[in-house]
Amino acid sequence: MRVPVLATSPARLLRGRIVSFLRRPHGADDDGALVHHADGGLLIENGLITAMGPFAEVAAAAPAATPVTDHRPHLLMAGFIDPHLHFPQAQVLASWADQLLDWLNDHTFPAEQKFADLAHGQRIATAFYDALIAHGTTTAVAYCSSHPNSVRAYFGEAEARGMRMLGGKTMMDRNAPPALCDTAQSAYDDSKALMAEWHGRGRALYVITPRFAITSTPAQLEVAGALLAEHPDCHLQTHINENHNEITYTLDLYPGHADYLAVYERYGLLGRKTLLGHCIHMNDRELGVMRETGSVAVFCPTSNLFLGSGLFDKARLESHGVRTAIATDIGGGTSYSLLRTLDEGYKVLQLQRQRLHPYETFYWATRGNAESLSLEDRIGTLDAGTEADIIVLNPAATPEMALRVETARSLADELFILQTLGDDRAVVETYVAGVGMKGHAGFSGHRVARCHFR
Ligand SMILES: O=c1[nH]c(=O)c2nc[nH]c2[nH]1
Ligand SMILES: [Zn+2]
Repeated sequence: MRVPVLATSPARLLRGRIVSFLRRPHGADDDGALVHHADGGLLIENGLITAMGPFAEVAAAAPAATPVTDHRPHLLMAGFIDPHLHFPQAQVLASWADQLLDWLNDHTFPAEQKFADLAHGQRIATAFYDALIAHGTTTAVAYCSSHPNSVRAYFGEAEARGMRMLGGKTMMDRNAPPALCDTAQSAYDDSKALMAEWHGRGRALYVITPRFAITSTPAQLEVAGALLAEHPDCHLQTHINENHNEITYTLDLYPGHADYLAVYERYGLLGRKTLLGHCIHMNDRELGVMRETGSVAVFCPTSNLFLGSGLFDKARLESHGVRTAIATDIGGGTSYSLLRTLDEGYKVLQLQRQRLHPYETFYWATRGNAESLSLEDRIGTLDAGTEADIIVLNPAATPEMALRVETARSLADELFILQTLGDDRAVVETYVAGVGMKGHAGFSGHRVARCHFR
């Protein structure tokens, strides 16, 4: 269903149980880390949250006759943030393969070649954004394919829906089919042109995207570093230390480097806006450099299990002072759902005797991921002044969940039930810039008001 672009976004009030994080929780039941209003209200004006608090107080201060949507007894939370996934892998999901390098060659590279065609990209983009919204993800950071058309399809559909999305053209000039390969020069030129077209347009943010060292020549990594130096306001994303064969191959291609991270270090790719997917097999030197540069390690649990890559050691990384995020990594990952991702992440950490409290996991998927993108002043919380990307979660969404919720004794219990048993069925509504996207029958292609974003 396509609905017309609206000229303005009228004020509205949402009512429900509010949960929003103020900071990272430390251990179990750190109630001071979050705001919880049992009967809470959010005032939304022009796509922004302008007040958050007890419903009676927020309603009393709202403009007269502001319409109210009552979501009680459900939870209102910031939309989930997915800081690592692949837009052109929507049809790679669930492909039977051996580990990373075979999976790339057998399934991923063939699928990505189709994105030279803008119409194909647009068709997949419609389904891709429908899936994000269905699962309560309001911001994501994606690799597009190496074709500029894939970036246009990706940001074009996000713009039509008013979503804050990050992404970029994958740079890759070797060890891939010719139809996917660019050159160092064309990757530079195309990335520059796409940045000029999209970065800061509405809610779009461009991400410099060298796929990984195996598919980039030294000349291309140099170009990626130059792009970052020229555009420090842009993020950069790549992969590292996911799979043992990948690491061996990388060090063969880049002889004389101490380790994998030294390659990215040499070309100036590290920093607080750098997102490094996987970070499973890291040595202590690499962790020290990650900390010094403020680069972010992105944990992708369903992908790491699906591709048999290994176990992300969150405690070790964080004891070295490394910033971490959690993501789906569609299509090596197996679910668009951050709830499913938190559950699998919890299990990966359990295997290493690391156990996260549900406050910590829900913080991670919201404010924590926003902090890893340095965007916590805009997304990831329900604070007044932030963008009105909000999800409505029902901890009793299925008969099994409802039965279990009968015995829940705390908010933490309910969150843990959501994480362990929940999926898109638990996401009652997804608001993007204050507009409910899921409540519309056939919400594909839903178009929203423009609003006042920084
Ligand atoms: O999980 C992954 N997915 C990819 O597409 C990819 N490319 C390089 N390394 C990768 N890892
Ligand atoms: Zn990836």
